[in-house]
Amino acid sequence: MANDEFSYIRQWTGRSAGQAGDGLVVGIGDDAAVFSVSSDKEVIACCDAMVETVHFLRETMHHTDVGYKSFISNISDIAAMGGVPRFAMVTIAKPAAWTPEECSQIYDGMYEACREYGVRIIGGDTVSAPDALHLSVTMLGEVERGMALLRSAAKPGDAVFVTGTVGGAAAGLDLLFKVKEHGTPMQYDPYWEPLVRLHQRPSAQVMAGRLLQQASGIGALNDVSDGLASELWEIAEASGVAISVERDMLPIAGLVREYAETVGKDAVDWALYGGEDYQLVGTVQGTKAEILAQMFARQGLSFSLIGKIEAGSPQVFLQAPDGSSKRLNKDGYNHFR
Ligand SMILES: Nc1ncnc2c1ncn2[C@@H]1O[C@H](COP(=O)(O)OP(=O)(O)O)[C@@H](O)[C@H]1O
Ligand SMILES: Cc1ncc(C[n+]2csc(CCOP(=O)(O)OP(=O)(O)O)c2C)c(N)n1
Ligand SMILES: [Mg+2]
Ligand SMILES: [Mg+2]
Ligand SMILES: [Mg+2]
Repeated sequence: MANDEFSYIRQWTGRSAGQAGDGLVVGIGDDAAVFSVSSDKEVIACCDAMVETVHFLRETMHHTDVGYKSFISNISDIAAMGGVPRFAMVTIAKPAAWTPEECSQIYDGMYEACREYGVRIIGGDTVSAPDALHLSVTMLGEVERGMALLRSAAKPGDAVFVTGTVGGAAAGLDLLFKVKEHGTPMQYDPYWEPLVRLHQRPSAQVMAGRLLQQASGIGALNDVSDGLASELWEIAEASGVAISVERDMLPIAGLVREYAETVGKDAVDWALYGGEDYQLVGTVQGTKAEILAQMFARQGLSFSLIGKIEAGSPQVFLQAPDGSSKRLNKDGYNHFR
């Protein structure tokens, strides 16, 4: 096969070609994709990139994981708006060090996410890169008109909740870095495998987002990409409120606490500042919080109430069981610090 971008596009995305339906009018193969949108819905658009050495190393992620996670981070942003993911566009910048076959494996991971979340790849761009591999994914989704869930809708009196558990992805990354330094990359005690999975194969909380979109009394919603502290700060700033969360209510998996103890690290730090958990954090009217918890339980979805919204200038506080309280900085993953 010829080594040009045209043959790469065919090789990597051939499985998307020729599909129609679902509102898709023109897919891969023309100057742009065309799709129709229904009049009772609005389009949600988001865009997240993954860059070799910043978001992954060859030693921390399989090629398929890179593709899969690039889709999860975007699907998670659609979920955080209460929407349903539909279409994706992918830009890949390939350096010489990555073979076309390796890039094809990245696409294997993307198509795996497509199957699981009902997404279709409808276009993108293929270019060369000088050194590191860059991926940029644009995700398009939909939500009922006027019903997207925003970061700016938290109100004093709301309870704060988070789905699933937090801190696990950072624990998995810590382990992967350790075995890279002191052993064979990706060869670790299988006991810790669930932590590595949380880092390499996170899930996006689309079901939870839809449940929240349809529930009553929901305030703000955000997803956890940079860490709980940073995401809570985003809600506090966008809504103009103060947030107080209880340290001992943070849902941290037992295995994460056990691993943190083993390596002398703080699991609460990973929950607050680690990131890449792709859970949803949001607020609900205090009087509706228990009903929401029961709705999640009935769907078999994990849900924790962790704090409350108060009137005041944007702040985030962490409450300890002894009643003491400390102000959290807007720390977490930051690309330029
Ligand atoms: N380079 C950019 N140009 C235009 N908009 C951007 C750019 N980078 C980020 N944004 C927008 O800024 C907002 C916050 O982005 P980001 O912090 O990456 O959110 P998230 O953590 O949910 O991915 C989003 O609305 C995003 O679309
Ligand atoms: C090799 C490596 N180093 C560090 C990290 C940790 N890390 C990289 S980006 C990131 C935050 C999420 O990525 P970002 O691009 O900020 O996504 P967004 O907030 O826009 O969704 C984290 C925790 C990693 N995954 N891999
Ligand atoms: Mg982003
Ligand atoms: Mg987000
Ligand atoms: Mg970020």
